[in-house]
Amino acid sequence: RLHNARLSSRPTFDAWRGGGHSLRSVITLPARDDATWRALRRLASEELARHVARRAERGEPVEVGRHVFEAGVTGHRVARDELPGGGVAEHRRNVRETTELPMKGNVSDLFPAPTCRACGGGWGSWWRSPTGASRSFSCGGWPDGKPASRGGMNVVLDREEEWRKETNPVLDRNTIKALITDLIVAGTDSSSTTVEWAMAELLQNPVSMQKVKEEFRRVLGTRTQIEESDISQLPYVHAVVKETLRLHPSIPMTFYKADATVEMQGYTIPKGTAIILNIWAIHRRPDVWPDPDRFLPERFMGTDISFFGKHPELLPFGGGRRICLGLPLAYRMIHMLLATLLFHFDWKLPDGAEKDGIDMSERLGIVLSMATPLKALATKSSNYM
Ligand code: HEM
Repeated sequence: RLHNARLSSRPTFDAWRGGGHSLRSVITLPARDDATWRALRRLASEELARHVARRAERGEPVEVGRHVFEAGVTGHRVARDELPGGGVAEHRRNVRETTELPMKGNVSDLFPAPTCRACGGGWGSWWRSPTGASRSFSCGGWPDGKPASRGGMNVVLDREEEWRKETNPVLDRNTIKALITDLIVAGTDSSSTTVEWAMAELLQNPVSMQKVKEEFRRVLGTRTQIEESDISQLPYVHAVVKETLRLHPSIPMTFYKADATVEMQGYTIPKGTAIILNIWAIHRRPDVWPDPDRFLPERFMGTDISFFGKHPELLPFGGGRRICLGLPLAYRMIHMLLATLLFHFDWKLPDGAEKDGIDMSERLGIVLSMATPLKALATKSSNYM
């Protein structure tokens, strides 16, 4: 914590330098003394707060599952066909590509080369760079003018002037486009992957699944709707989410760079050093977590361990000044999505998977997803609406 300010820049992967994205990205801009980074964080979190407040005033729940980007991005619904670059499947493929490529590395990550003045990319960015993703998110996918049809992205363009006045002149159109790209890339796969891992763990741990259902019966009885306000009454569901994020942190590593030379615990960290925080390994430390590889939500029951950056043994959202920008949204979204799936439906594995077990192997990228996507059979539960 003491050195957080000086260790909170980011190294930049060459794969993300194409189109100059990293020069405007809230994920890669240095945190220290950077007006654009500060303005982007403020803009995104204020939009998010405004969205939730609007819903709270109207007494409406935040429908986080159906429109992941609604909050924090535009404040409006973004329908499937309004996604830049096409439909949901292509969008997901692009997000995967963008988050997997940096982990594969470029020659130029090891042997840095000059940045291209025209596009902002390095020489390695055409060696391995997100093609579909950069086309649909960063470079050409969003119009410079306003297209005739009303879409979610138009809302962004509409509010550009207002945002610029409210925040800071550093936020030009390309920077706002970069922010939206970042929120989509950082926020979609990380959240849906967490729900997928939680379902996989519950399906192979029937006792835990049973406890979730018992909690629903006890707290919600025979109701047919689950509201966001119910979530705080479901401590076992909270414990399931914590245990899922402990075992399967959807962002398993985060990267920082030292802005200055720092002395820490007898070590010297020279200025410019790239630092990897291995969240996955911290979450499986046997001296901190008894039986660390076991899915055991009970370990969180009756404790105040949370993932808001105060407990260094549980850091799925990182910590310090670079703590996940989407934490409030992700928090609501994951609990609500998971609870909705489990409340309205009973789940079981298809025959083959029942016999052989679920393939729990991981696919490495910036987002740690399931190597074999989970398939499960749903039947309507007695609480089905
Ligand atoms: C389960 C869901 C999520 C997890 C586990 C997660 C995790 C993380 C982690 C570990 C970091 C790095 C923090 C650090 O370096 O200390 C991060 C950063 C970030 N996250 Fe998330 N995140 C999630 C959802 C979201 C959502 C929904 C959004 C946006 C709507 C989002 C936007 C961001 C952004 C923009 C950053 C970069 C912040 C910066 O560098 O200043 N995340 N997230």
